[in-house]
Formats: sequence, structure tokens, C-alpha cells
Amino acid sequence: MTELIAVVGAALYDEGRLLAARRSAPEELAGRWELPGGKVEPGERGEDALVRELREELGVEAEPLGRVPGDFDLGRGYVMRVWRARLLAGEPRPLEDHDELRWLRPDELWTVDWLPGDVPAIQALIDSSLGSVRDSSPGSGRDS
Ligand SMILES: Nc1nc2c([nH]c(=O)n2[C@H]2C[C@H](O)[C@@H](COP(=O)(O)OP(=O)(O)OP(=O)(O)O)O2)c(=O)[nH]1
Repeated sequence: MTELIAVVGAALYDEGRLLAARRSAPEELAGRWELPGGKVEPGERGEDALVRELREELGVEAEPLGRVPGDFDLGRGYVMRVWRARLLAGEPRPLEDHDELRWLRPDELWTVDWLPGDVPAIQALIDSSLGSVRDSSPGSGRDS
């Protein structure tokens, strides 16, 4: 069986807004929007890959906060895992692979043309935020 290639996607938040990035390459993905991130290197932890990719791609320092439940199939043997992260320092700039960045408020999440593999990831992100609101209500069980 062929090994899956692990990709990390960053759900990077600042002031309640999510950062979306428009790909500039390769040609078949250019113009579509994604979560910044990239391939996990051999032996690297997902959250470390996330911090490294955000530094390389956007020139920012970020802190991983936790995994969004789910393994998202991107096709061609790629599987994406999404981490929530918070901006610690710097202003994101499209240094690599992207030509535009946009901070999306919760009501703007579907205003960009996400890559097909990202649509379930964005939905999971929304569902898990609603879940965390629900889980904080008195008497509710904890999510692992
Ligand atoms: N980073 C990222 N990649 C995604 C998303 N959705 C999606 O289909 N992909 C695809 C695009 C690429 O084929 C693959 C990730 O590869 P990448 O090119 O971003 O990885 P990388 O930064 O490590 O790239 P490189 O070193 O090979 O240039 O996953 C997403 O939301 N974020």
C-alpha cells in the first residue's frame, strides 16, 4: 500500500478572523483558496510542521492550539490535518506559494473559492467551534 503524504493546514486566527491564502502555483491549484501550511517532513510532528510552514510561507510566529477533528483527503495520496493556531508575532505576507491573503470573519468563511479538499475541513472547523461553545455549557460531556 502506498503511504499517505501528510499535510498540515493552519486554521490561523486573529481577532476572531480566519486567515485564507490564495495559491499562486501549481497551475491547476492557482487562484483557489486554502489554509496555509504544507507537507510534514519525515519524523516531524504536525504542530512543528505548522509552526515552520507559517514562518516560511507567511513570515509570522504562531502557536498551535489544538487539532480540528478529522483527516481530510486531498486526493493524489495527500491527507490534511488541521490545527487551530493563534498569531503571536508578525503580519502575514504571501512570501511563498500564495498571491493574496484574506482575514475572514465567521460570516465570510464561504466567500472565497476554497480548494475542493478544504471544503470539508472548513465545515469541520465551523462544527468544532460550535462544539466548543456547546461543550462549555453546564453538565455537558468533554470532547477528547
Ligand atoms: N497547505 C495546504 N495544501 C493544501 C490545502 N488543500 C489542498 O488541497 N492542498 C494541497 C496542495 C498541495 O498539493 C499539497 C500541499 O503541498 P504544499 O505545496 O503546500 O506543501 P509544501 O509547502 O511542503 O511544498 P513544497 O515544499 O513541496 O513546495 O496539498 C490546504 O488547505 N493547505
